[in-house]
Amino acid sequence: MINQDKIREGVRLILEGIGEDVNREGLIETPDRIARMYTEIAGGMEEDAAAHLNKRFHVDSNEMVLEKDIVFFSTCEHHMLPFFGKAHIAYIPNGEVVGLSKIARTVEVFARRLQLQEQLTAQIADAFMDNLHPQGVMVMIEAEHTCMTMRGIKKPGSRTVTVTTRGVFKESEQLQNTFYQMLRQ
Ligand SMILES: Nc1nc2c(ncn2[C@@H]2O[C@H](COP(=O)(O)OP(=O)(O)OP(=O)(O)O)[C@@H](O)[C@H]2O)c(=O)[nH]1
Ligand SMILES: [Zn+2]
Repeated sequence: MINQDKIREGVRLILEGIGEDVNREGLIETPDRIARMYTEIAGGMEEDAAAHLNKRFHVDSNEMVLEKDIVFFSTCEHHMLPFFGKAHIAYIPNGEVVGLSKIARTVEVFARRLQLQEQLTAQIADAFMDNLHPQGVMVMIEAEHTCMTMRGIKKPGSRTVTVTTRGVFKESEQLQNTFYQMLRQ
């Protein structure tokens, strides 16, 4: 459970730490706003991807399904700054598919947590394998990390690309190439 009292207390301490007046008009509601914001951006911790992937539809042909350009916002666990971009998810069914919106909902479950991009990529792939049991899944995420662009090394425009494969995608270069070709279309 997200503890809003602790978040409010923590935000007040940060404001004091940077020398702010926590009682000035513009800041008086900020601890409360941030507590509410975290129930949204860390809300995935209280969700289970299974809830979205457990409603399935029978299909006769097991052709590849690709949902691409799923925009997401997540938060990096090292600096608690946003990273954001697009996720692309392909799977080869094993007699069953999920509703298309559930693919994006699965991304949200894992993006709305403190994350590493590599871990986000792997968790999405594992959720598909564990719940939908497809023949294979491939996930690619392209993202900009604001901890790299607005602070530290300050390299605006640099993007991090992560890819993971499970099942038949792991062994088949041909399937991986099909995924990359479909992304370009
Ligand atoms: N692998 C990985 N690294 C990340 C991710 N998000 C942020 N990072 C990196 O986490 C690292 C943390 O490095 P540290 O040296 O502990 O922290 P820091 O002193 O703030 O590092 P700098 O960003 O280089 O200033 C940095 O290199 C970030 O670029 C991510 O999703 N995956
Ligand atoms: Zn970071």
